[in-house]
Amino acid sequence: MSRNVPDWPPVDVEPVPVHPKAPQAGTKLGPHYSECFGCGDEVPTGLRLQSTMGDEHTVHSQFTVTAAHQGAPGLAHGGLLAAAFDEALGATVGYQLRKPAVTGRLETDFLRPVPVGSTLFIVGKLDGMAGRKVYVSANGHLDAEDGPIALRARALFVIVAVEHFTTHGDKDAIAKLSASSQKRPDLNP
Ligand SMILES: CCCCCCCCCCCCCCCC(=O)SCCNC(=O)CCNC(=O)[C@H](O)C(C)(C)COP(=O)(O)OP(=O)(O)OC[C@H]1O[C@@H](n2cnc3c(N)ncnc32)[C@H](O)[C@@H]1OP(=O)(O)O
Repeated sequence: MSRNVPDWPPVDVEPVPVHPKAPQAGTKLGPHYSECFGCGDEVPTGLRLQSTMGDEHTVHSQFTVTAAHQGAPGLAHGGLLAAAFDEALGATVGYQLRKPAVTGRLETDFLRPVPVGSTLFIVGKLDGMAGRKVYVSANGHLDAEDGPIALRARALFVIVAVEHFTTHGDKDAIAKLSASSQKRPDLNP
């Protein structure tokens, strides 16, 4: 069966200006927030995505599916897989632009079932930018960097001001995060 995938990016874009202080290829990127469901190390049932800077506008992330992530018995829940891609794509945008951005739109193609115990190797890449809109996409390979593609995702992230988080989020937690991230140059604009 053929799958019709719409044009991507859907608008004319400029190349994304990667920040001169973006982490070098090979740099391991720790959690951006310890309580983040996607990458935090203080969320017992979280996804605990681990990301590393790649070459040529890419970020490589890994996500191991556990029993806490099931939909059908022994298989990953599709919504959780989409969450893993949201995180991987957000890291691809955030660490390379070093600007706060949020997901405006996320679309996912599920190509193969993903069993509990398997690891997805997700490669996110920047596809272009139009004003505040950043287009980014990723493939998720099953169990190896060159394994079969189990999922594909495309997303629009929108660059926002810090006030997006202070207005709508938990101000105290944000102040704490901001103080602790002073020790993490990769988390500062
Ligand atoms: C600082 C250093 C960092 C260091 C490194 C950190 C690493 C960090 C890793 C993070 C990893 C986390 C990854 C998880 C990321 C989340 O999950 S974020 C949480 C989920 N997302 C949200 O909660 C966003 C909720 N939505 C909103 O707040 C607002 O709708 C938005 C997205 C900010 C846009 O609102 P706005 O700012 O008022 O802008 P608006 O004019 O509506 O839209 C801007 C443009 O985008 C377009 N647009 C917006 N939404 C859409 C859409 N759905 N479809 C198509 N076009 C759209 C608009 O049409 C408009 O286009 P133009 O008119 O400019 O051509």
